[in-house]
Amino acid sequence: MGSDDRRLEVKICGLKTAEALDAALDAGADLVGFVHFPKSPRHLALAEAPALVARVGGRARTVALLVDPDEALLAEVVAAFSPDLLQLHGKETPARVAAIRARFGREVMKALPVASRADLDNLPAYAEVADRILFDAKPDPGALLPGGNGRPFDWHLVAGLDVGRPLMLSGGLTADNVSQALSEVRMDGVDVSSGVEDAPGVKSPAKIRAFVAAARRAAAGFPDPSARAFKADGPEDLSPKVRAS
Ligand SMILES: O=C(O)c1ccccc1N[C@@H]1O[C@H](COP(=O)(O)O)[C@@H](O)[C@H]1O
Repeated sequence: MGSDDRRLEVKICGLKTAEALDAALDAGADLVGFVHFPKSPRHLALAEAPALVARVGGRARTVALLVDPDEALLAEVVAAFSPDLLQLHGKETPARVAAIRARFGREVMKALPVASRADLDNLPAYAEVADRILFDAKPDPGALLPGGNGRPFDWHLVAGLDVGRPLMLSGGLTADNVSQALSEVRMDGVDVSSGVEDAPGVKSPAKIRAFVAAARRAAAGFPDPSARAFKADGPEDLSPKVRAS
């Protein structure tokens, strides 16, 4: 990252083609996400990952999205394309998040499903062990996917939170609603997948460009989009900053 470490971070997730990835990079996405979860229409096979991720060439930070991964899968993913961040989008406990972070030496972003205030009860515990937190809509019981469902949630549930970690918003964001979302909740970043697609798993370069532009415009309207300035240059020692309040 450059010197502007206070700006809103934009993540485009679920990239699996060169065309879509290039669109995200050219649009100026800060983070590009690759889903390795076979049930997802955005699943990227590890055999294809190295060539695709090589296109990033340092223009953005790379994120591997995994759901309750075991050690073997984590090792395979890290060996395949050395992601900068691991996004854990399953039911990983705080202890599991801490163990993964310690073992693999990558920044960890823990996704928390939100439908009610009670879903935030564990936020302080996760903030103690994760480098950043991502809020997503809680899926219906029995849903095929734990995320990537293109569903928003009540953003006010996550308004005004400060747990000493960067916070990102996701869940049903689009170029049309990201400005509204950021006017209601000040976040360090936004993350989108379905909202920049023409069909599940089929990214639209035009929608990617529109989303990044809309997020940037919205952030420009709020010169200090977050009171939580943060740097995104790699894992840091979390212990001195831990505040569980
Ligand atoms: O995108 C997926 O297929 C996916 C699968 C399993 C877990 C998470 C997934 N996506 C992530 O979910 C959020 C919200 O996505 P959307 O914009 O509502 O589609 C985002 O972080 C995706 O990366």
